[in-house]
Amino acid sequence: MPVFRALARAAQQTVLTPGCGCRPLALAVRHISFSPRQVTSDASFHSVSFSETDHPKVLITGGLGQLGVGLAKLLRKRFGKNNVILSDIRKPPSHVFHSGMTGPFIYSDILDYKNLREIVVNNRITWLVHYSALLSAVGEANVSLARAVNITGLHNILDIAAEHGLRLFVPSTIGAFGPTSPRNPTPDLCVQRPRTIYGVSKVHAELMGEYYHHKYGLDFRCLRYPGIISADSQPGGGTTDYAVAIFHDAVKTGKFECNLKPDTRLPMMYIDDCLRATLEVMESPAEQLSMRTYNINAMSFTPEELVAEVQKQLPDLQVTYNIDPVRQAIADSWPMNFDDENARREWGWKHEYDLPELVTTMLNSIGADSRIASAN
Ligand SMILES: NC(=O)C1=CN([C@@H]2O[C@H](COP(=O)(O)OP(=O)(O)OC[C@H]3O[C@@H](n4cnc5c(N)ncnc54)[C@H](O)[C@@H]3O)[C@@H](O)[C@H]2O)C=CC1
Ligand SMILES: CC(=O)[C@H](N)C(=O)O
Repeated sequence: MPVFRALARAAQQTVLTPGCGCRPLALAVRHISFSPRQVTSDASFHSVSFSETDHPKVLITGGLGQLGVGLAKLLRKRFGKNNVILSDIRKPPSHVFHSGMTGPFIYSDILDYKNLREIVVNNRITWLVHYSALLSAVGEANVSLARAVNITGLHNILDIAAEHGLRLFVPSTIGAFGPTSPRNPTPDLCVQRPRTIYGVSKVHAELMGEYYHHKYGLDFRCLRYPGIISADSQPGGGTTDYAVAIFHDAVKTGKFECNLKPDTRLPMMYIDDCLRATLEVMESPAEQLSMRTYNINAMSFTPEELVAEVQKQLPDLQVTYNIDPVRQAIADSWPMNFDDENARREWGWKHEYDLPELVTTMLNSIGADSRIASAN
């Protein structure tokens, strides 16, 4: 076990002996000063520097959610299929598991530090893309699990990345802002007082990543994603999920019940833009990045604007509104428009999909899938 974690654990056990449970002493452990840098030099023979390999060796955590499989596909095209390992705690569908077709999949629970370290060491990982999380709506329904996965899990990831000299990507979100943030547009630097456990955990991730960068030299990179829209992967329980569901329901049933009010404006992005932005920021030379956390944006629309665009192609689509108060309250506290001029200026971010291209692409893709399904 790396020196500083071992010391921390030992110190924690000493002050938290059963029956004692004294909070103030437990807090004192956090003031012992350890530096991941001290163990990085010791552990660095486990890790591989870029000069040793042509390509990074990438581990994606939480890879079976809405975004991970698509990212693995993109990175495998770029770096080779065996250089990108997808991981999760869920059982992978067969097309993901059969590595002959795609690439390696392994079990990894980010709450298990030892398991993470073993994977990083045994596979000589150099880049870590940390996708595991509980999203906004699911997080509000299970705060203690969200706190464990999104905050405790992140601590494991930060320590692993610092100790093994990894380049670390952690996505943040429009949900890292709150009702006191400027909402139209929301700049990179402003008040961040989110009211969800998801948002609080993401602000924590931004700050901890930047702190590890400044204190220990961790190569931490973070993008605040808008709501992401994809055809062949389902969202994991967020506030922006309606903007995915509408396409499936429109194609399959011709009816859609929306859980946000018709005039709720939120920033959104098509998945291909999101994954390309992630690769681009990971490949950007460090000297191009004046910050470690950037907003990225593509479009911004309301449910009624999205419905109108879909109805241009499916005029018979019937839409009703049945507002979910939890999701509506969250959406009302989030940015309406995202200001991403720093990303555009510094590392050349440029989105490709606006609302009309998004709608055409989604309907074509879901329509083609359901035509194939009904033919089989
Ligand atoms: N999809 C979106 O619209 C947006 C996503 N993001 C961020 O991007 C990342 C990926 O998002 P999605 O793929 O949409 O999330 P998702 O909810 O679809 O997938 C998250 C994955 O994390 C896994 N997971 C949960 N607990 C775990 C644990 N203990 N160990 C390992 N894995 C665990 C789940 O099994 C799941 O497959 C998340 O960090 C999310 O906050 C940010 C903004 C927008
Ligand atoms: C925008 C996000 O982070 C996510 N899609 C959610 O709605 O929780």
